Amino acid sequence: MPTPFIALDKLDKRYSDHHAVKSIDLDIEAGEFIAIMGPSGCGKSTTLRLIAGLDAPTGGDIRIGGDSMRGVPAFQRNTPMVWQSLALFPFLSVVENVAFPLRMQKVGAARRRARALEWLDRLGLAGMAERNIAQLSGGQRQRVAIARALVTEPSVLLLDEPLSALDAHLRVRMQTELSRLHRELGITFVYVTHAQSEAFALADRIVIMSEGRIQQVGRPQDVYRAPANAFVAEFMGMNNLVRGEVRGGSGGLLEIGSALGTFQVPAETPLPAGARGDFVIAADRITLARGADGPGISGTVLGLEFVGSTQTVFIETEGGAEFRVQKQQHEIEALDLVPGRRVTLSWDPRHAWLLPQAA
Ligand SMILES: Nc1ncnc2c1ncn2[C@@H]1O[C@H](COP(=O)(O)OP(=O)(O)OP(=O)(O)O)[C@@H](O)[C@H]1O
Repeated sequence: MPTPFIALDKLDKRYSDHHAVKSIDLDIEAGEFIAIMGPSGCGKSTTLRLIAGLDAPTGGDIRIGGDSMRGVPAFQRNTPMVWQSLALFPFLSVVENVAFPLRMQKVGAARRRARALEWLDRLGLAGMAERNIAQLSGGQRQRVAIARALVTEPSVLLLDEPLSALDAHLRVRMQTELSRLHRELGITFVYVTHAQSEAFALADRIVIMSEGRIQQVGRPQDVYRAPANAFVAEFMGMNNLVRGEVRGGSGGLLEIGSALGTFQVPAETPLPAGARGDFVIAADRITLARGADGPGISGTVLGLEFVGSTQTVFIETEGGAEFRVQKQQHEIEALDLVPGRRVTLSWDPRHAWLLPQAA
């Protein structure tokens, strides 16, 4: 990787009663779109606030463009942030809101108005400049907040759950808008989100955090298909985790014994018999057959849940394990998958992913 544009180096943050960020390292390239994900309280927003300079680290450093940010106040970093709550000023007009950061930089009135109008135009808000914030829709306010963040022409934009207050339709439109802006501006976006769909749609790489530590960094499809550990596998939601032990193996495949039976999984390196052999199989890689007497694991359909154009089928195996399987509507109908139906699960061993051994 070339010299990172943003480098988090053993970055650490302790509050009086909580260790929120635990010595994390992360390199972000110039122009990258990075999404930080993880359960509530894992330290995502704290990490973003540390980059912005809104909070001071208790250890480690942040470098932006090669320069240490130690002691550099937020207003000198030019790392604006967009929040879910937007934090727009209700007593200022739309154009005054957008021009506000330039006022802080002592840019002259005519010039800051001209630049604010330019950004409003760029975000599809031409003609709304003199309105009050209260006269705008949720999506329009979101655009004002983004225009205000970009008016100083930063090389980094920080976004903390910016779309979570919007309805589903608007969220998707704003995703497209953010994606377009990122492409056009070529600047670095660091985006905190709960929503896997947003991270997958937008990010070049995603960072998964848990309890103040980074668990995995990678392209969305790689984190999904090849989780680094059980936490990531379970966090990604559409994986099934099977805990097992290596029994033996040959030809790049390992034999794994588990409470559900014996399975083969591909292995990059051979592991000795007796080693941990936990593996995942993604929900969309599982084949279902009607009846419980075919080759594979037999189970019973517990229920179904819609996820867009597909459905997730929840299955309990005879051994008491729960599996989730993703199927298209027509497959659900062909198999008549209703609660209580007996089914057999199977998959191609090449699609199983052996979790790397903890060091
Ligand atoms: N000012 C503070 N003082 C004390 N503890 C704090 C402070 N700010 C955050 N924390 C704690 O640090 C931890 C991480 O908080 P953070 O806001 O980074 O989480 P998050 O991953 O962004 O969560 P969420 O998704 O809920 O916003 C939490 O346990 C939180 O309670």
